[in-house]
Amino acid sequence: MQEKEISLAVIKRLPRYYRYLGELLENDVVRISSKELSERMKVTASQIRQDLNNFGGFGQQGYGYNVEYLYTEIGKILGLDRKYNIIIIGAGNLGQALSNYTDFERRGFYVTGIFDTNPRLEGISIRGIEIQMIENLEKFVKNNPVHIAVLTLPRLKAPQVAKEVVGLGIKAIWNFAPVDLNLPPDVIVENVHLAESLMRLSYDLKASEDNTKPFEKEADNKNKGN
Ligand SMILES: NC(=O)c1ccc[n+]([C@@H]2O[C@H](COP(=O)([O-])OP(=O)(O)OC[C@H]3O[C@@H](n4cnc5c(N)ncnc54)[C@H](O)[C@@H]3O)[C@@H](O)[C@H]2O)c1
Repeated sequence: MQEKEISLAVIKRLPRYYRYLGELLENDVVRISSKELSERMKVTASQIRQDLNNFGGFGQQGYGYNVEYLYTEIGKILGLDRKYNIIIIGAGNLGQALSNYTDFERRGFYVTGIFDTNPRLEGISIRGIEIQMIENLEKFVKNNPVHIAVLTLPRLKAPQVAKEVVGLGIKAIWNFAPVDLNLPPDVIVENVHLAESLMRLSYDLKASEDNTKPFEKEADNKNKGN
C-alpha cells in the first residue's frame, strides 16, 4: 500500500469513511456501490472513487466495495489496528468527560492514567481508574507505556506541561487547551480547539443570514404590496 503518496486532504477524509463503513458493518451490509455510499455521505460518487482508488483494489467495477475489507484497510491506514495507551492530564470537566467516554476503547485507545494537581480529586475513580496527583506522572510513565497524552488543563498551564510530557518521552499530544504548544517537530500534536470550531460556525451562520436577508427584504416588500 502506497501510503506516502496519499494526500493529506484524502487522509483527513478517511475517518469519515471509516465511521460510515462501521455503521454499514453494524447493519450487516456486505457490499456498497460508490453511488450508494455517495448518497449516504453526501459527497459525489466520483470523489469517493478518487479517494478510495488511492489505495488500489478496494472496489470492483459493477460489484461495489467490500465493506469489511474497506473498513479494515482504512482502519490499518489510520493505525486503528493497534492499541494505544492514553493518559489524561487535567481531570476537570473535559478531562472527566473524555475519561468517561467508552467509545475510544472500541477504536483501540485505552485510558490508563488520569492526572491532576487538585488534591480534592485524588483517588476519585473514573471507570476504574483513579485520578493521581501530577507528581506521580514521571514514575507512571517510566513503568507504563504511554503513547498519547491528552491535555485538558488550563490554557496557561498547557505549554509547560506539554514540555514535561515530551521530556518523559511521550511523542503524541491531543491538545484541548486553546493555545499553541510549540513543541519539537518530532512530536505529533493534534489540536482540538472547540472555540475555533464555534467561530467557524458563527461565520457560516452570519454568512447565511447575510445571504438570506435580501430575499427576506424582497418577501417583506411583496407582503407590503410594493
Ligand atoms: N469544558 C469544555 O467544554 C471545554 C471546551 C473548550 C475548551 N476547553 C479547554 O479545555 C481545558 C480544560 O477545560 P475544563 O472545562 O475541563 O477546565 P476545568 O477547570 O474544569 O479543569 C481543568 C483541570 O486541570 C487541572 N490542572 C490545572 N493545572 C494543572 C497541571 N499543571 N497539571 C495537571 N492538572 C492541572 C485543574 O485542577 C482542573 O481539574 C481548558 O484549557 C479549556 O479552555 C474546555
